[in-house]
Amino acid sequence: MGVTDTAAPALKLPAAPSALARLLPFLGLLAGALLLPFSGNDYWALIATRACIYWVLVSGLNLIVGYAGQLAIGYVAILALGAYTASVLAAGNVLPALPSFAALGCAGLVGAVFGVVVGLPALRLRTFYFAMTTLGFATIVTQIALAWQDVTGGGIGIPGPEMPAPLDTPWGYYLFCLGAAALCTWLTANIAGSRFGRALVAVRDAEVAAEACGVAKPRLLVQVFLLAGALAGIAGGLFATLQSYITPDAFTFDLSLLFFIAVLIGGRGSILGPLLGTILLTLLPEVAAPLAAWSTFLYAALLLVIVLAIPGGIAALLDFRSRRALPEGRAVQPRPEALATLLGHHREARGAIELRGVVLAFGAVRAIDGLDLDLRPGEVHGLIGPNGSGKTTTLNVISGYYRPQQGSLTLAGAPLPAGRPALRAPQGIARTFQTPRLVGEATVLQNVMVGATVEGRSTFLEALFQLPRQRREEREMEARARLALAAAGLAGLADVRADRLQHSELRFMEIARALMLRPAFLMLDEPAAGLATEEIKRLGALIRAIAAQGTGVLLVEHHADLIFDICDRVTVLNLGRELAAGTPAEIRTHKEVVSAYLGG
Ligand SMILES: Nc1ncnc2c1ncn2[C@@H]1O[C@H](COP(=O)(O)OP(=O)(O)OP(=O)(O)O)[C@@H](O)[C@H]1O
Repeated sequence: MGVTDTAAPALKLPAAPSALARLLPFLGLLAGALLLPFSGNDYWALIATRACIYWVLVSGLNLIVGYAGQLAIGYVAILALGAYTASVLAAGNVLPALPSFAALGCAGLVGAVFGVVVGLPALRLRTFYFAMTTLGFATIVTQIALAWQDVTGGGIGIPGPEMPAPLDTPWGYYLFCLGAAALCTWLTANIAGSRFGRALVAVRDAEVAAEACGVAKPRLLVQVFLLAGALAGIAGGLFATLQSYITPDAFTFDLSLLFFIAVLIGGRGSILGPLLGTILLTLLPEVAAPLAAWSTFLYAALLLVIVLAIPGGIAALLDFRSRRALPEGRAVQPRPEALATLLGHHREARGAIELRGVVLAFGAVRAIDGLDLDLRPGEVHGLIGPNGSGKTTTLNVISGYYRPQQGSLTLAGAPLPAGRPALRAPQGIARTFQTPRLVGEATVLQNVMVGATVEGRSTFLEALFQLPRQRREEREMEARARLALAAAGLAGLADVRADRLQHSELRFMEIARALMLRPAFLMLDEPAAGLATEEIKRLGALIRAIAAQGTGVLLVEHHADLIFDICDRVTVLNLGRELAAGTPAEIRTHKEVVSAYLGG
């Protein structure tokens, strides 16, 4: 692609690790796991099978805790539900007995349903309260198992499903569970590496930015809860077979803690880290057998050490690339010529965005007080005014965060829904933020790819199984993100973690993310804040080039020079009202503007 050639990275940074390099640790672990049966020690078969089963659960929980940042600490409840479902159905004491595999499948289904039931409060409740509801659910499940004696055997328990030959030997069953664990690793890594995984971490670390990119949080979380619940239910069925006999006291709070801490010590947003964490925590009580009674204490101590010494967990410890120094004194060099390819097929602006008589008050403060504003395709419209004059509030009204109390907001004559920010991206309206909103632990490329979330057509299931449409979309999105980064002058930093960028680079990264939408309208909230003079000039040229492609730009800024240099029209606000509107030349000489805002 011609543009990519001209946009060759100015920086010589190490390339992203190849797919094989990323796979190697997993292949190493798998090879080690396949060699275990040669030890001939059945005791190790038991421990290793347990680690595999725990990972089947933790792999799904990892998407909820490590990726989506939801504190689900009571996941032992779904393990118990899966274990009882599989055991009861295989025993045939309620319905005719099912074969063990069918019972396992049913455990997965029940797990999926209850995964959503347990997860739903996360859509409304904040972290701590959600954690408490999952814990409450865990208590309810064990109490029901105790009380419902006819079905569950109460305190006496019930036999777990028996596996047919050759899975009825310790090593046979181990290899089966290892296969399940490997499959779960692949499936959850597929989700983590897809637009769904990127959206999850965006919801976790930059929820407002995720909304602005059109991420529909409820739908996304429900899909992940379904998957994690299904995996936990299946883990429960496998666990029941391993235990041979299950009673409610097999599902302790310690076990729930183990799952949760495995993700935390593994590190957020990683698959390998939590996998190692699960192996470590399964082995810990075995190698320190005399301390078995202290297991909760050991987990807590380990967690403390990790949180204090390596907050990023095992994943951060293994992230050698991010410890290499980045070149000093690097400059952002936008390449507007890349925009023709990037925005060439952009969402056609069907007309202007129009605000008429918009009023929005916070209590007694009228942040916007009867504002009229027109944003036209292909124009740069500057919005200036003293601090607190209502600029950001206006931008937030247009981007759907606030619902005006009076007035109308339309795009090409059709009303734009208020209070629904996730619906702006599908309309081709993108934005940046006064304080850059980003996922620090993700790479710059991944952050930028979040911007095209609404364009993804492949479904969660297609992502789960890496079907061809999903793979093709990923390739296209990555190519487009690299082009957006080239346009914004960050091509060389694509594979660097975003939290390693300088402030000015983050501002350009946000613009690249917004460009991924190929927006009809782009709203920039103080993009020049914190930039050096030279960078402001390059930013100005970039904004003009974006408008030249037909995108309408709303520029909220304090840098009057930038506004007067690049805007087609300028609106000046004061106390939420329009003080003046016109061309830069008219505004520059407007008496009231000069005395109230520009000075001199
Ligand atoms: N969420 C809110 N709750 C209460 N008051 C708010 C809220 N957001 C803004 N305001 C008030 O509304 C007024 C306009 O604020 P706004 O942030 O839109 O101004 P601004 O022109 O963007 O200022 P600045 O240049 O400092 O960013 C201010 O008085 C502010 O204190």
